[in-house]
Amino acid sequence: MKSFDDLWHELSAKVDAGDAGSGTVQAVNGGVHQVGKKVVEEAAEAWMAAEHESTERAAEEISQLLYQAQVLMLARGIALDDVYRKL
Ligand SMILES: N=c1c2ncn([C@@H]3O[C@H](COP(=O)(O)OP(=O)(O)OP(=O)(O)O)[C@@H](O)[C@H]3O)c2ncn1[C@@H]1O[C@H](COP(=O)(O)O)[C@@H](O)[C@H]1O
Repeated sequence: MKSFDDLWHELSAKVDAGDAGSGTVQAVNGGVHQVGKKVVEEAAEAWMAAEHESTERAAEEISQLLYQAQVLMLARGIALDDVYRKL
């Protein structure tokens, strides 16, 4: 099982390495505007799944929302500690 921090370290390493096979690297290269739209899309899907679908489906959509939030941080150059300091 992958934790939030595990995912962050995996994605950061791929971005730092410029991993050409990584969808995350492609998304980050697309810029904040494109990633921001994905965050909004996944937020809406997470909401709808939580309200109308199974626990499993809601968890899946929330996982995609957390993933897209990390991609937005990477695209914007925001570190995990920058966010944790605000919690
Ligand atoms: N958790 C995720 C993850 N969640 C979503 N996505 C991608 O985000 C995109 C979401 O696009 P869509 O909204 O079109 O998704 P969808 O297939 O329509 O699904 P729904 O939202 O409709 O349910 C797809 O390309 C997914 O592959 C993810 N891509 C990667 N990860 C993690 O990131 C790691 C690194 O991935 P790469 O950078 O691709 O190597 C992987 O090992 C995974 O752990």
